[in-house]
Amino acid sequence: KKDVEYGQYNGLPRQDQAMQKWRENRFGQFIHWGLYAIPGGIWEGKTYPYASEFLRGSAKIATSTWDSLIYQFDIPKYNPKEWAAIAKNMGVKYVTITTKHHEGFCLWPSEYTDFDIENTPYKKDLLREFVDAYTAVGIDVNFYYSVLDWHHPDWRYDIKSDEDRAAFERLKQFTKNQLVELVTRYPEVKGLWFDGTWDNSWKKSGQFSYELEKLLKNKRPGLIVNSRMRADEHGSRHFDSNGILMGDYESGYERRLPNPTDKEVLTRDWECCMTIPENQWGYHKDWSISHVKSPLELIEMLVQCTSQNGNFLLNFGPMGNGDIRPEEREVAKEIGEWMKVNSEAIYGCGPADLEKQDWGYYTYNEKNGKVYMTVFNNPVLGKYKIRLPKSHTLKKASLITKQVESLEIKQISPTDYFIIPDKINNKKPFVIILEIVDRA
Ligand SMILES: C[C@@H]1N[C@@H](C#Cc2ccccc2)[C@H](O)[C@@H]1O
Repeated sequence: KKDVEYGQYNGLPRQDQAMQKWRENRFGQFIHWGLYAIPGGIWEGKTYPYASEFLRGSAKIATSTWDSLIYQFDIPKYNPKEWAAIAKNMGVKYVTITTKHHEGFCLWPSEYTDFDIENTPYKKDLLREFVDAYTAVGIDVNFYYSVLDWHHPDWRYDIKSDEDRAAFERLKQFTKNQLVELVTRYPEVKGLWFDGTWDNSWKKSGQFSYELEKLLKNKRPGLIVNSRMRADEHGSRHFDSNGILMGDYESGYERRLPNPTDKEVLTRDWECCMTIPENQWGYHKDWSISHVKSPLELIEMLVQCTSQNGNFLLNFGPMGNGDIRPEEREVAKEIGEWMKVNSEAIYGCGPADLEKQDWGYYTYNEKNGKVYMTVFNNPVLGKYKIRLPKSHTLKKASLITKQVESLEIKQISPTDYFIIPDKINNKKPFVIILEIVDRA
């Protein structure tokens, strides 16, 4: 074991009300919005296929040129109440918005920089309007904040000289000031989603990130922080040098999910953040350059995350004028239609202690004792197999849409059962509720 003074300090998994709500929420909306939404992946007529929020680097644009995009950020179509209505209809219970991405542009009027919304044609505090609109419809608000700041003159990728050290000390003070500002100006905020913490300069700031997490949680009791914020004093990220998770949940699943039968992730809280295209967080004008995930693909990811004790954070990249693109509106509508019928299998649910079958995923709600099976794959066999421990028996199976009717069950061994699907419309993912009882 290594000596770790600046690693994990609060017992996990957290069982306080704020964390239980975070866990029960299960489904969230990520929003990436900044100056990068204006060019939308295209610069001087050339389309750059890499993530649009990295266009500044992809197109080798001078910082001064990039930063002058601030004068075009007038967002005539920005309508946070409509954004919140779209999110509510999709069925998300929380939202995480980029208050400042790597470019350093702040969506709120910060007293610590002029590179913020106050110096755009829009001028107003769009973050306050956003927080009010989402809070009004009962969606919890979290803030994404990038420590990496390409605009700030004191950012350093590594600390190799006294000058680096002095500069990065100023950057850390700036970071602390902005974060205290955010949790103070917007006390409704439930959590902070840190990013841009992969460089050596931050890996060498373990004590600072430890003390910053403590400071912010003192300012905002109940605040939830992702593991990506942290490094310990040995430079170990997400997990300290003894393998203990830091922050309050693991946030390493970016555009990927664990193996569906991975049992290790069940031991902790975690969240997967996901793009609709293959790799675009900010708005990109041309979505034809990569695969765009269908609502069904995204619904399956949401169900898989829930089945393995994880949250699913689906990303939207609003346009430079503040509108939501038609493709994202369509995704939100179709996922919302599915959630209206089946969200009982998601909200407040987690893993069921049952052997995964090929037809899909089990989720379990410990408050009502119900097991939900969400079917994505119809077996050629034509029947859905369930395997229970010998100590239990399958008492009833019913469609979530017709819970009074029992489906036909056939026990084929001490542990195995078939559910016969003659009353099942299996053209779309559907949910069967299982009542399983202890034989004792
Ligand atoms: C949540 C996601 N993390 C950010 C990133 C990244 C990245 C991607 C490749 C190499 C290094 C860093 C993306 O811009 C988005 O904000």
